[in-house]
Amino acid sequence: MATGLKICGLTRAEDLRACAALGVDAIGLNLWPESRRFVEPHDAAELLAATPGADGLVRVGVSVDASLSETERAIASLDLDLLQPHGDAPVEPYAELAARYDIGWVWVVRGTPALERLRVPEPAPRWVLLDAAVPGFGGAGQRTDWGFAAEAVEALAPIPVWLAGGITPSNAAEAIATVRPAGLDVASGAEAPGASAGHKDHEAIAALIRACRGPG
Ligand SMILES: O=C(O)c1ccccc1NCC(=O)[C@H](O)[C@H](O)COP(=O)(O)O
Repeated sequence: MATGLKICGLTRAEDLRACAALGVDAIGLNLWPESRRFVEPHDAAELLAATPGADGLVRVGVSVDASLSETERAIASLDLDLLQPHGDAPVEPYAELAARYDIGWVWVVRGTPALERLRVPEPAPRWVLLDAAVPGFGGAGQRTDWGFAAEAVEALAPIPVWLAGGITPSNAAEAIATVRPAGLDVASGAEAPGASAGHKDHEAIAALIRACRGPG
């Protein structure tokens, strides 16, 4: 079965166009001002509106402990499909806000908490994202524990579980074979080494798509 692909932290129209043309499933817009991939909601709205093909991509708003009013504005101005609250704040208020706007949300699990104690919040997320526990919350290109991730996929079924953290074109196929996630979520591994401001490498995105779609 094909594995989904989300490319996270887009900031440029050419990268959005490449994602649409290459068949990426979802894109993340980083709304946290401290991220090097931050995009002002106003600029992101212009970017999306001016990019042919961007309509077909699932739009995920990534935030870190944003206020609910900011989040509400972002949902409306960016026509978001999913919220991805990625910080330390309790997720329930964002989940309820998403439900009120009739959109979904992504539950981020950072690191390797005890699986038997994980309780999926209500309203239920569209998917669970397993990410590395890193300073700066995410986007550091650091792997999480794939053994834990494989167990989480089983334990959380039937909720889809996506894998993030240090996925690159070189390890994506191995990550899929080992963890069997519903999707991969990639920020650093879709960028040229040393790229600033979230600029993406289109060859890397094409290679990630090949890994996600498999040999068939
Ligand atoms: O990407 C960021 O800069 C970021 C900052 C703060 C919170 C979340 C962030 N990214 C969220 C993502 O979904 C990334 O794709 C995920 O953390 C994996 O990143 P990477 O290891 O760089 O592929």
